This record gives sequence, structure tokens and C-alpha cells, in this order.
Amino acid sequence: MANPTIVWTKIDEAPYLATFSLLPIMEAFTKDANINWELRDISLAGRVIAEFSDMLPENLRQFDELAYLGELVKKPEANVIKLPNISASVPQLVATIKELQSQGYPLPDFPEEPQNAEEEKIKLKYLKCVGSNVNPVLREGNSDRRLAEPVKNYAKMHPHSMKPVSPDSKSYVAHMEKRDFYETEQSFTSDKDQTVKIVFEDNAGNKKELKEVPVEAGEVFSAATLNVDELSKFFEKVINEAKEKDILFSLHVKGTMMKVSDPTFFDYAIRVYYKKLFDKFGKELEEIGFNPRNGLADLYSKLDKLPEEKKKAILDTIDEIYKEQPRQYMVDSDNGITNLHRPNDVIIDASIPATIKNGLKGWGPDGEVEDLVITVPDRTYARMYKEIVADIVKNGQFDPTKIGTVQNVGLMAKKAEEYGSHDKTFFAPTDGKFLVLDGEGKTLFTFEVGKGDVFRAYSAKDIAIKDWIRLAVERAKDSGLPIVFWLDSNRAHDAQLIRKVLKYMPEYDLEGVEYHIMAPEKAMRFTLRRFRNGEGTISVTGNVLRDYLTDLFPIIEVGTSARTLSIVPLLAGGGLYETGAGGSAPKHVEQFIKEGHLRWDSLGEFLATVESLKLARKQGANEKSEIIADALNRAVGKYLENDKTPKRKVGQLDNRGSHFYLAKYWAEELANCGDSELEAKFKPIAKELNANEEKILAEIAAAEGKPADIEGYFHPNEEKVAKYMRPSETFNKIIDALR
Ligand SMILES: NC(=O)C1=CN([C@@H]2O[C@H](COP(=O)(O)OP(=O)(O)OC[C@H]3O[C@@H](n4cnc5c(N)ncnc54)[C@H](OP(=O)(O)O)[C@@H]3O)[C@@H](O)[C@H]2O)C=CC1
Ligand SMILES: O=C(O)CCC(=O)C(=O)O
Ligand SMILES: [Mg+2]
Repeated sequence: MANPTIVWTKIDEAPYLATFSLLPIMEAFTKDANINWELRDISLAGRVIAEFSDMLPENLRQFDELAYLGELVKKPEANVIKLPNISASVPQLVATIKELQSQGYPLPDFPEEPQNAEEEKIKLKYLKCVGSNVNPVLREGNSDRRLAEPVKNYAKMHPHSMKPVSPDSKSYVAHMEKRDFYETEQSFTSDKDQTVKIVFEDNAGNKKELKEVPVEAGEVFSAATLNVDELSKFFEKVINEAKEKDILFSLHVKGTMMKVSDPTFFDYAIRVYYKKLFDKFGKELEEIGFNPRNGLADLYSKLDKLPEEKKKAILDTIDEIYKEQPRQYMVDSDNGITNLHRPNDVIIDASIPATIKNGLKGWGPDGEVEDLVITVPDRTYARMYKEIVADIVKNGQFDPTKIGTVQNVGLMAKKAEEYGSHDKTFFAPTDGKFLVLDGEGKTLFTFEVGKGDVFRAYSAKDIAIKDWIRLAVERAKDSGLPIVFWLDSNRAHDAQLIRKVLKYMPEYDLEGVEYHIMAPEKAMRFTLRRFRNGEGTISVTGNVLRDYLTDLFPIIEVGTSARTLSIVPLLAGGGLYETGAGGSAPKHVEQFIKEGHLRWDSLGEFLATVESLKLARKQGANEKSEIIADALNRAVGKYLENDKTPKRKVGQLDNRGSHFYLAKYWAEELANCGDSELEAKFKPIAKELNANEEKILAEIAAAEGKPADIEGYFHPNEEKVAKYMRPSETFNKIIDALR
């Protein structure tokens, strides 16, 4: 058997920087396990370059590594460590293109409003790089996310700060009451392989076919619409309420991952909040091509196209609006960056837990924390947030030393559910109806819509659902914890899934398995009761709740979802190990560039590597791979026990120092691992690392407290990054001698 290969992904921002320090350590310590390591570029810049390689000179071209990995994950030999990458908004894409152009890449500008067929083609190519377009390609399996025991114990010993919540807190979750996706959803389970058609029919009876979608036997196919008039009325109501209650207005959506439908929430929030601006300057805003889907920043970037006095009148009107409207939740109050500035700044899975951590408060324009209305327009997922927020107001802040744990098994394989809807999302060009027709042309669903309404269709394949139920039962058996299917019988899609759960569960030996099916609010109540009691529960959910709950609970439990173990057992038998459940920490990069301190904690990467090495053993690595994995696991335990996680400030231990400690503990464990060859090799290494501890830390510390000029944000100079990320000659020498 050929030596197994572990793929480590090259991505963006903080975890990308950390890779330069960490990957050499991983290679060095696993040298004797007969494993190959490969670095594959799926970064935003890398994907842009690959997409446009046909236009680039030979020396700048790049191979499409995402496409390569997309094939690999369908094979049993797949063993991939996937670090979190940017799911880009359009403004982030535009910034990436600018940066690459400045580095000599002759890329075309992003044609926002294409003027001809050529520009149309370029735009479509660029749009392939926007949003969440890596995860759905790689996630050929369902999701198992949980906190490892040592991580949970660490949080009990070193609880992170959870700001107290006053019982008088005015913070609450607001959602629509009608004509949202929740209310309009329709769903069916196909009894055969067939091709479903999505059609738009205007009020004069003219029909246009929008898409043909192949649907398999057993697949649950659903669709829903969102009425934008109702959405506008809803925003008006919430904004007025925020003003009356004198609290901050905040909007939480997933404009990055749900790149087609969720920017619509953003769009209308801006149109309503800044209504006066549109009333007064509608014509000018249109002329300069302001697109509120890309946030208010889009307006600022285009204002220069207007004569000076118009520009000033617009800016003055924005100032007036801030005086008249409720204060906004701020992303960066020092620089006047609001919640509605850019669609990628406030991402619901991380942003709501952050406000919870902050005592149900957000930052206001004057830099003070205040109560806020947490606006999540669609009821499908808003109500579980409403439940937890109300619970916190009633019962007080969670205490990380006492709470239990909430793990998740998520239906994710084969682009399951709303996260697979991008190419099936459409906007009504006029009043009329969206129709979904079956293979014989019979109407399955009809949706009456108004102009601008959003239609989105999505599905879950039988093979994915079956595997999800299997994984849930396996996790229940392994952990002894109850499993709760968060499924709402009043929601059309979930009603179909409930039938599947009832059908497939009896196929398993359920001895000792406690399982429930509950709608999200009820599931949240049930789970929180246990959680506050110190007990563990497994949430078994669809794809969106998977995303939301696996940031929500880890952030409450251990301060950051970066410490989550995130495993994707691939349907074809391989493994995808995602590191953490959170993002790529842009704030950390800003700090690194400014003052040379990287506070990214690579714990997620450490844990993923343990799992990946265990899989490599099954894929043909020698027995040492398992010993090395176990030693790494114990080293991670020591890392946590001795609290060597990176700290927030310059002068404290950072990412690089934390990697030194991981290496030291790993070497110590290997020096006593029971394998005489490994022991003989690592005894002197452990000795050397210990003897040089002070020297190495001093060499790392010397690199801090000054700017790190890495010559780029999305596509930095890698030689420079490597230099900054490996500042200790002494440490490098020890590691490189092992590689
Ligand atoms: N799987 C994936 O590929 C995912 C990708 N993303 C993408 O990542 C980007 C940013 O996402 P966003 O949701 O804003 O989240 P962030 O990456 O900004 O994380 C939020 C906060 O969590 C803390 N944190 C996260 N990771 C770590 C870590 N390893 N060590 C220490 N603290 C950590 C930091 O808080 P503190 O202030 O306490 O340091 C950080 O500011 C977006 O482009 C998004 O699309 C997001 C989620 C998943
Ligand atoms: O793919 C993305 O954009 C984000 C993924 C994410 O947040 C998650 O899987 O938890
Ligand atoms: Mg997430």
C-alpha cells in the first residue's frame, strides 16, 4: 500500500499565518509514520488566481486545487485537514483583486455592472469565488462537532469571561411574523429519480423556465419564498421599537455563506434604516450604482463619482439619519463602522454568541456597551435564538465552570438544505408566481409572489439523511448522551425529515439510546435545562442549525469555537477534519500586522491532526503513526493543563510560543512512549527543547511589539510570513533537523 497522504489546506488570515509555524512541526514529528504531507491552496486569492489562470502569464498561473480536493474527498484515501477559510463577500473579493493587481497579476477588474458578453463572463467567473464555495465542495459527509474532554476541563479550570446579564436587560430577538421562508415553505419526498423544473409565471401568464434540478428517489426537495414588502414593514417596526426602547439596532444574517438570499435582508435593512437618503437622492444613488446588498461601504466607495456638493449633501443626510434613527450596533466604533457597513462583518453564527458572551450587549457608536435588539428576520432559525436569549434574561448568564455540554450531529453531506440553495435562488422580476413542476410537468408547488420577492429551493438526499441518522445513533452509543432531533413538524421540510427519522431509526440497535424529536424552541428549552444542570446533550440538526449551534454552545462553553473538534466522516470512507467551528479571525491579522503578536490558538489544528493521524493508520501508515497520535493527544492535554494557549497582548505568549510548548510536550511524550526507536530519537529532542526554552521564547518575544510587514492581506509575501512566523533560529534548527 502506498504511504497515506494527509492534505493540509492553505487558507486565509490568522490560521494561514499560523500554518507557517505549525506545519513544519507536524512534518517533523510525524516523519517516522510513513505519511506524506501535502499543502493545497484553497485560499481566496489562490482560488481567484486559479480561476483566471488562462489569462495569466505562465509563471503566475495556479492549478485549481479546490477542484482536485473536491474529487479527492469522494475517494476512500481522502485524509484532509481543513482550516477555516474566507467565505468572501463581494467587497472582500474586490479587495483581493486589487491586491493581486498591485502585485503584478494582470487580472481584470470586477465588472459589477457588465457592459458586454465578455464582462458578463468575467463577472460569472469571479462570482464563483464569492461566498461559501469551499465547504460545500469538500463536505462530502455529515458533521460531528463536539468539545474534547480536556478542552472542557480546561474551561472549567480557566473560565473565560462571561459578562453578567441584568434581569432588567432590554435585549431581545426580533423576527418576522408572516410571509417569511418559514411560513411559505413547501416540501415533498420524491418517489423516483426525476427532473424537477423551477418556473416563473407573470400575471399575464408568460412562463419562463429558470432551472432544471435532478432529484433522486428518496430525496426531500423543498422551496420557500420571502416577501420583501413584509420584510420592509418588519424592519420599520423593529427600528422604531429600538428607538422607543432606546437600545441598539442590530441585524444578524449569514451574508457570506448564504451569499444569494441573505444579502437581501441586508439590502432592505439599509433601505429602511436610511430611507431618507433613498427618498432624497434615489436618482443619484442609482446613477453611481450604489448596491445596498454590499453594504453602506459600497456607497462610500462610489461617492467620488458625484460632484462635491452632492457628495456633501449625502454625507450630511447620513449624519442626520444617525440623529433620527436608533443607534446601530457597531463593528468598529472608533472608525464609525456600523453593523450595516459590510455584509461580512456581522455573521450570525459568531455574532450572536459574541453578544451573549458580552452580557447580551453590543458596542454602540460612542464605544459604550448597550442593550440591543437582535434582529433575525426569518422565523425558521430565529426562534431558537429568541428562546436562549429569553432564558439568559430570566435565569442569568451561564457559568462556564458549571454548565454541561451540547454536541452536534449535522446533516451536511451533498450540499444539504439551504446551504445548497445558491443556484436555485431567484428574485421575482414582476408580480406573479413561482412554480415547481415534477418530471411529468405536474405542478408540485405554487408560490404567489410580488416583485423582488426571493424564491429559494433546496434539498437533502436520502443517502445523506440515512448517514446522518446513523452517525447520530453512533454518537449516542459512544457518548451515552441523549440525542435530540431539532425538527419542527410545522415546517414542511422538517415534516418530511421526521418521517425519515421514524422510518430509519428502527433499523438500528437502539438499546441504551435515548432519543427525542422536538421543534427548535422546545429542543432549546430541553437542552438548556440539562445544560444549566451540568448535563450533556447531542443536538441532531439540519445544516443551518448545525452551523449556528456549533458556534453558539462552544463559545458559551469554552470561549471560542476554535477549540471544537470538527469531524466529517466522508461518505466514501475517508475523513475531513475541520479545525474548529469558527472563522479565520480577521481581527487577529490586524493585530499581527500592527504589533507582531498573533493570538490565534491552533488547538483546533492540534486536535484535527490527532484524528487525521489515526485515520492515516487505517489508511496504511505504520504503527508508529498511532503512537505519535496518542503522544500528540497527551501533549495537547499538557498544553491545556499548563495553560500555554496564546494570550491577547504583546509580550504575552502568542501563537508561535504556544507552538513551541506543543512541540516540547509532544517530544516529552514521545521520549516515553514505549517505542524504543521513537524514544531514542525524541529523548534528546525533549532535552534540547527544555534546555533552550528561555532562549527560544526570548527569540520569539524579540519579534513582537513592532509591525509585521507581510506585504499583503489576502496574498502576502510568503517568504516574509515564514520569517515572521519562525523567528527563533534555535527552535527552527531543532525542528528542521527532524524534517
Ligand atoms: N469553516 C470555515 O471555513 C469558516 C469560515 N468562516 C469565515 O471566517 C471569516 C471570519 O469569521 P467570523 O465569523 O467573523 O469569526 P472570527 O474568525 O472573527 O472569530 C470570532 C472571534 O472568535 C475568536 N476566535 C476565533 N478563532 C480563534 C482562535 N483560533 N483562537 C482564539 N480566538 C479565536 C476571536 O475572538 P477574540 O476577540 O476573543 O480573540 C475572534 O475575533 C469570514 O470570512 C467567514 O466567512 C467562518 C466560519 C467558519
Ligand atoms: O462556509 C462558511 O461560509 C462558513 C461555515 C461555517 O460557519 C461552519 O461550518 O460553521
Ligand atoms: Mg459556523
